[in-house]
Amino acid sequence: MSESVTGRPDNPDALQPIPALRGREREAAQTLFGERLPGAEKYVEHLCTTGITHGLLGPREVPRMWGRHVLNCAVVGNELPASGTVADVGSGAGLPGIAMALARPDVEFTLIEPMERRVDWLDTVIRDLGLDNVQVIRARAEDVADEVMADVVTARAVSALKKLIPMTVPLLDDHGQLIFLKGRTVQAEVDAAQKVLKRFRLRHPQIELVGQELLEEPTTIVRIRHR
Ligand SMILES: C[S@@+](CC[C@H](N)C(=O)[O-])C[C@H]1O[C@@H](n2cnc3c(N)ncnc32)[C@H](O)[C@@H]1O
Repeated sequence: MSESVTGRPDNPDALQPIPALRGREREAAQTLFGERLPGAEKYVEHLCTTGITHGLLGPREVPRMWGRHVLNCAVVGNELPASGTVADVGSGAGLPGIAMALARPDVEFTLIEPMERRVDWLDTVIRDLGLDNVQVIRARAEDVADEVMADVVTARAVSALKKLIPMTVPLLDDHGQLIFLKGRTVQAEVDAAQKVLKRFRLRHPQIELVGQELLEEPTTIVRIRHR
């Protein structure tokens, strides 16, 4: 199938229907996004169309785009300090960066993503959503320590903690914190990262469940602060 980054696929029949917001997910989305809910709906439409055809997410993710991806990431927005700055490393299709930016218009987001096709897609989507609190840098996290200094660094599905910490700590303000979205292996990752945690003089990681009051499947985060 051919299409431009800005356009719709030539063969829209190949796409699955965009999932509608219903029941508890609708309530969660209204709570999280408020007046930006139409923007979140537009973002889901992008993810379920060009996001799939550009290979940013697999087609099997379409029916669970709200619950497993957009809402799951947006709840982490509640963990961010007011009016702060966030660097989201390895944003891919804007997860968690764009989902959080929609939920937290008072926070400034920098998405760091090395792949050109993904960066082009992100720029197009951000423009279309009219998001004025998000910028994208095309780079590897390791190469932008001189230009990025954030209150919070986030990442989802980029790397295990042991590798993620050296990649992200240089982007962090002295009083900042790392917040990574993790799955079931989080405790094993923390155990395997003990030496790295000491080397960077970081406090013991806190594993937390967030969004329990809103989501059927809350989000697991690991939060790490400087000593
Ligand atoms: C599996 S994808 C996850 C994307 C998104 N965070 C998500 O949860 O859907 C990993 C992303 O990390 C990016 N990545 C890999 N190494 C990176 C690095 N050193 N610095 C920044 N991004 C990186 C990749 O290009 C890719 O987009």
